[in-house]
This record gives sequence, structure tokens and C-alpha cells, in this order.
Amino acid sequence: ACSSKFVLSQVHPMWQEPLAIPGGDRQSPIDIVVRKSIFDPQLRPLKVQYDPRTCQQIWNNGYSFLVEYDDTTDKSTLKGGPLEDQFRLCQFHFHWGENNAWGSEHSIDRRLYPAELHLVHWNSDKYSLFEESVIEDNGLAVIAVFLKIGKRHEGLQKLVDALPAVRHKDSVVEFTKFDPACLLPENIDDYWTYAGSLTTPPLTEAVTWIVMKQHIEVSHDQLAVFRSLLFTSAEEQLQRSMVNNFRVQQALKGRTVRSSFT
Ligand SMILES: Oc1ccc(S)c(O)c1
Ligand SMILES: [Zn+2]
Repeated sequence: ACSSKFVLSQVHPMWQEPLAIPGGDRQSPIDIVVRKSIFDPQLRPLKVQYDPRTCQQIWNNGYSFLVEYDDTTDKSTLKGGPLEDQFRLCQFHFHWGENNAWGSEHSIDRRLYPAELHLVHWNSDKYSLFEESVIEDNGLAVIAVFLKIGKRHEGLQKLVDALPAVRHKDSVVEFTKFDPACLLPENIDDYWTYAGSLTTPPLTEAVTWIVMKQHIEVSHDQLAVFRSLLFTSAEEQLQRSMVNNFRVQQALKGRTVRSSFT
């Protein structure tokens, strides 16, 4: 698993920004202004190869719930697109709101979605562990997919049914044979890409973001189960609903957002 060993050095309450942010000139998330993005014909199609047998567990880490994959071999990989190297899938998680009006971290021309999926991969050509890659500027590649309220997502339901078992922070449940490719939109050739950061601590500027143009649909009831999770552990007196676990948007600071499509 790529993040259970990854102890956050300074755990700040998620939504109170830490004082010192590493570098600070390529932070995430951002608003993507479509008319200012630059078409790059050299961007290649993404090559996604996920093996459902590498799926291991779901962990409520107090920020989101992570579906964690065995990243000790190159069985579930991402390459192509803007990437020079091969990246290994280590986990995916989501960010969502308390209602359907907001919840995503990125926005497209200021349009927010009710939730956003992040598929997190680390550069296994250059580094040997997730923990090493998370502090390097070419260490991570994250595919972001927007969620829209609509028809029920059949593939997501197996995950939704497992969530009550990880209601509290620090709970873990075995979760196997889940193919994350079912959460990708049909078209993964149209995306925006830019250099950014993690949106949760340690906020390191290690991420090549790949933001899908096409969203996926989930039902209102499926997203409602996300909101039944808690930020707090079972022992805590005051239980707090896990909602609005998105970071405030950050300044572009002169960065270019490229598009793979015109
Ligand atoms: O490893 C990661 C953790 C959290 C987030 S938001 C990432 O994009 C990567
Ligand atoms: Zn995220």
C-alpha cells in the first residue's frame, strides 16, 4: 500500500492551510480556464493498465477514504500522455461536498462538480517507493475525474457497499478484485494537464495532473453514502461528517495548462 506507511510530518486540520507550503509556486487545485489552455499535439494518448488483483483494502485516513493497491510490482500502471516515465497505481480516493452544488477540487471555467476522483500513481522508473516519489517534482501522476449526479454507477456500487465498514477515521477493511478502470470515462484521450501538488498534506509539488474532460455519472444515493463517512475516530466525543474535504483553489502563478484536444 502506498500511503499507509506515509506518516504526515505535520498533521494540520485539513482546511486550515499550513503556514509553510513547500515552494508554493505550483500548488493545486486550480480553476482551468478553457480558452487559456494550450493545445499540445505532442501529448499522446494515455496508456492505462490496471490489474484488479492488486486491489487490497479501503482505509479511512481522516481526510478521505483510500482504495489501496499493491504497488510492489508493475501490475497496475499508467504511462503515455504527458508522462515520460512509467507510473504505478498506489491508491484512489475522492473529494466531495456536503451537497451537490460543490465538492470537486478543480473546476472548468469556474464550474464545480459534486465530487472528484483522484487516481494516484508514482514514478516507478525513477523511484522505488511512493514515499520517495512524493517529494520529487516528477514523482506523481494523478488522474482526476469529475463526478456528476445522474444514473447509478454500477461499478461503483461494490465500493459504496463497503464504505459503512470504514465509517470512522483509521478504520480499514479488506477490499479486493476492484478494477479502477471502471471509474474512468469512456473517452480518456481528452484531458488537460499541468504541474501541481498534492491537495492534502504534505502538499508537495510532485504531481503531474491529468484532468479528464469527460465526467462520470453516479447516483444521488451513491454520493450520499460518501457523506455518511466521518472525519473522526470511533473514540472521539464529537463525530464530524466527512464532507467538503476539498482544498481551496490556488493561484496559477504563470503556469500553462495544456490540452490534448482542440
Ligand atoms: O498521494 C496523494 C494523496 C492525496 C492527493 S489529493 C493526491 O493527489 C496524491
Ligand atoms: Zn486528492
